Amino acid sequence: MRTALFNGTNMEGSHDFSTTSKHSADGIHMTSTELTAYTSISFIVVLWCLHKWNRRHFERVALKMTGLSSYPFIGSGLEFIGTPQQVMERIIKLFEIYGSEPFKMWLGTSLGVTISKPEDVQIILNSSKALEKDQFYKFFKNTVGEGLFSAPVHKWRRHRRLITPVFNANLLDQFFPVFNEKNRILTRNLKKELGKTKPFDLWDYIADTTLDIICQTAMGYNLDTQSNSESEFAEALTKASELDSMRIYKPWLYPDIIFSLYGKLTGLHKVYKTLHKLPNQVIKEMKETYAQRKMENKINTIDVNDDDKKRLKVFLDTLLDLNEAGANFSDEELRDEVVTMMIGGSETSAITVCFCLLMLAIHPEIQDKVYDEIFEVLGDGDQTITIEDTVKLVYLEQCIRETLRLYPTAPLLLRELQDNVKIHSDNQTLPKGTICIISPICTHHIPELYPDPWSYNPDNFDAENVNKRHKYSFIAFSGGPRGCLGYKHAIVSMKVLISTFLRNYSVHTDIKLSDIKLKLDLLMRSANGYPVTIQPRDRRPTYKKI
Ligand code: HEM
Repeated sequence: MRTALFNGTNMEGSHDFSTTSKHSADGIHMTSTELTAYTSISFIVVLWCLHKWNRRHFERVALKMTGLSSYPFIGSGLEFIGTPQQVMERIIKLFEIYGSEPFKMWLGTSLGVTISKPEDVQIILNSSKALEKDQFYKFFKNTVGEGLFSAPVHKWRRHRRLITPVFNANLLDQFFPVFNEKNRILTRNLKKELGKTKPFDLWDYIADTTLDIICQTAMGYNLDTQSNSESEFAEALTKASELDSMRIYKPWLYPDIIFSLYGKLTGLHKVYKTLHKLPNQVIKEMKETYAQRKMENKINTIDVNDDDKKRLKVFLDTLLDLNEAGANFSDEELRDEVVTMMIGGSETSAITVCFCLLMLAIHPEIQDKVYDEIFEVLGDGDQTITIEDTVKLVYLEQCIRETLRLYPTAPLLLRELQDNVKIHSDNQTLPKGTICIISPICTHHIPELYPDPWSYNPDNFDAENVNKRHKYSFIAFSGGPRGCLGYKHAIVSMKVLISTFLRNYSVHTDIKLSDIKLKLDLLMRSANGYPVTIQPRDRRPTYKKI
């Protein structure tokens, strides 16, 4: 617009017209630059007001709550800058400062509220309005796709309903030959650590064992990383977890498009391709075998005596059965569910087993008690362990649960509210869109629930103490409809592993409980490994030792 109301301004032709022209309305005169600036400011103010108006429900709740300070766009993000160890220390510190009452933090522009008291945890984990997981879970999508763990609610509902019955007692029972076989290999491999005074890291042995177990029980594939550490799949699994967790600490990689570009530029995107190669191949082969068996009319025979097919009915077989019954899983969905089982089941169990053995090494008197129970149930022979035996290992289970209390592998669970939800604390109503930050590590360290919460005391889980506490005082496996599907599988397989280990070796360490430092990547683990030495057992109860 080239208006010529110039009110005393020098009108040299050399001037850039857009910055010098003057506009007049009702006697107010301004340059185009001024007009653009005022329009932009007004636009920003209107947007800000709209933003504030839309978020008034959040602001109202936030005003009443203590919590972290925040900055535009990044929210309380500055609080969580640091190494994985520093971030974990910060999280624990925050819960020490604010306690178990809900407190606020801003996750970008979203309101996050911590939920730690068992009464509140129960409400959130069981609310049909709190089933959606937060955006953060999209970091796992390159690895596990839309398997149960990260699936959006509409997909999760259908898959969870179909898959839940798969995890029944029969399935677990027929996995025992796998558990026993892989633990036999573990026992054999550990022999090379005997007689050494220099500690080794338990992780180097346990992680391969749990991965082989889960690979065989989920896909029927014998990965055998216990004997062959060069497995392309195992390597890709580790790298994919590292890549996914790296994203947490690099906010510029949050947008999928940037992460995908970064992956392509650095060649790292190939990791996911390599990771999916084996499951894709196994699914293809199993589908062909399945079709063949169907033609021969052998479907639904879980007959391990069937001479030509002496194989277990594994998780993937059951998914194929479901497909036959009309579930209609695509190949990609089958792969996502299988990889979810492997990721969800292997590292979580490995971390817990390592921590548990380390706790028993730090507390020899508790280790003796566990061993005596194992001796009582299994005697001094070499017979394999049955599902009935594991039921009798009550004190060992207390030790595992106490380990998971002290060191829950998933220290934070995030749920985005799909509608307003009223919680117990202060009778507050959390508005739709709030991110509930449920913290097993905080709940598990509330002194009113667990006296002396940072010490290791398996008696916390004897029947009497368990009955005294709220059911949601222990949430290492989460809870409610989206709780861990594999927790029975996990407890039983960990019992077999630890009891086989302790039948053969006693475990020792020089480190103290206070030496353990934690770090957070996708899971919470020890920052300085699990250093122990081992000695052979002489296979008699410790109380009979002279
Ligand atoms: C010590 C071992 C384990 C621990 C501590 C553990 C813990 C958890 C937790 C806390 C969740 C909820 C995560 C969230 O809401 O963000 C979860 C979900 C899940 N876990 Fe586990 N888990 C373990 C072992 C296993 C095993 C062995 C399997 C399978 C064989 C498994 C399969 C799953 C699946 C499928 C989900 C997603 C459930 C859903 O959203 O419907 N987990 N687990």
